[in-house]
Amino acid sequence: MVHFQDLNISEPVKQALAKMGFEEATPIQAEAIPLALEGQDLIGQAQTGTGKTAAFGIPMIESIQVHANHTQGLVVTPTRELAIQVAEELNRIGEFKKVRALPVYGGQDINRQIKALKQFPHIIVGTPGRLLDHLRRKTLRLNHIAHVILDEADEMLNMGFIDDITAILEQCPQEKQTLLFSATMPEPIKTLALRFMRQPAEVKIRAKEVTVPLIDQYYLEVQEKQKFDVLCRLLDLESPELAIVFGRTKRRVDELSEALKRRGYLAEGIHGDLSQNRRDQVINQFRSGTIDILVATDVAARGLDIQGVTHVYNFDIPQDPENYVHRIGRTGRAGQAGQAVTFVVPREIDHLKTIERLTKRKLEKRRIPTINEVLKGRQQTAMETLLRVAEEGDIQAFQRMAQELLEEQDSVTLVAAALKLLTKEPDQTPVRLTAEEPLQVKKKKQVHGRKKRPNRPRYPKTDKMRHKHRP
Ligand SMILES: Nc1ncnc2c1ncn2[C@@H]1O[C@H](COP(=O)(O)OP(=O)(O)OP(=O)(O)O)[C@@H](O)[C@H]1O
Ligand SMILES: [Mg+2]
Repeated sequence: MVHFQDLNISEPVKQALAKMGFEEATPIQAEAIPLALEGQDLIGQAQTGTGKTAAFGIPMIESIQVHANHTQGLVVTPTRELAIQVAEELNRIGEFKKVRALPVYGGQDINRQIKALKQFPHIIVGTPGRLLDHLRRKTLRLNHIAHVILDEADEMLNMGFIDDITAILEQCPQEKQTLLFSATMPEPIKTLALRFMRQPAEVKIRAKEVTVPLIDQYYLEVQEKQKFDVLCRLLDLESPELAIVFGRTKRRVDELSEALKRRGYLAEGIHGDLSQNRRDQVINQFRSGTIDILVATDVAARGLDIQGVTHVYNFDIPQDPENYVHRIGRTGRAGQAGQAVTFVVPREIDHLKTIERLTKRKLEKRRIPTINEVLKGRQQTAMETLLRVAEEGDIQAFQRMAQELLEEQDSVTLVAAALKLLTKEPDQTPVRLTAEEPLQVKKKKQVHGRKKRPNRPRYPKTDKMRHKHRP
């Protein structure tokens, strides 16, 4: 075990880590931090939820010269929510050193961003589209960047982002440190990365499996038409604290979240077509537990760190096997246990095999729970709820009423009635979901197989730029 005290870290940063409750370094942190502090380029691969953010964040913050009046560090992330989250973690780590990190992403008022950029934050955490936008407007200069990090590096170097990343890197000085981090790193992407890195060290935590052992993974074979009712049964049976349900398309996410709401669940959807305000609102509701089911496209698959996510449901099996690893990695973080359930329609069984080959792990098959089992589950939940409320207290106001009731009826009858009321009846409200076609298995694995770019406003590139930035 490596304690942060044993690493060559300055007092203010140690103090911040203590405040964050970090004592021991995770394996990726123990290996990556000393190398990164030496200025080494790195490719870091470690399982989801094992602290990669601090693994690059600590050395980056250590190397910042606080009094220099220019931006020295750049972190690029694939989604806006991740940019916000990473900037927050960097600000926590840098609190006592007084390092400031600014998130810069699409959908946020650009004038406000321009104003914030003029204050020269030490670190900028941004999504590629908005970073390029600022570069074109000349409201951002990268000529003093000494450290670049690509978080979710394999995603950033995939087809949808590679041109943007190349364009951004070209604006940075030649002399700089480049760090790549992800839970997955397909070989061809690594080869591509070597072109713009200086003899990077590879830090790969040799876990037996790509996925986290604390995540209990299983699959159910279902017909497309059954999926929704099966999902409701599982939710009722397991009463997740927080759950993420992944759907394949934006329409799917809209329909699913609507359908769940109709059946009385506290669910909201998130995908790239929603306004940034809406996206922020939904994520905040989910983080605070105002809603307990987040329905999402792959926009929420990578990097998001939300405490209390106990269940991940792949309502539709993911297209990219890598994204399976990332999706289920939203649970089982920082030593917590989690459960991941994948729905597979019969024609997608081969797709499941592809995922199993990547994760080097066979998924356990479960059968669809019966109505009876669900009912038992609901009764169990009702009992637990009643007990919890009784133990947590704050029920003085009801005690007099309870006394009155006990004069009318015996206690067992009354508790039974309370349980009956608390036991959620099966909700059969009809819902309508448009059927999704089963996924076609690709014969050859396409590494650059990303078809769709993340949804964001595009600025037409001139031909000149396009050629200039081709690697
Ligand atoms: N040394 C540590 N001690 C305790 N908690 C930690 C430590 N390092 C990180 N954490 C916590 O663990 C959680 C997961 O960290 P983080 O988000 O960096 O994981 P990750 O490896 O980037 O995962 P992903 O691949 O999903 O992006 C966070 O809540 C973080 O605060
Ligand atoms: Mg991460």
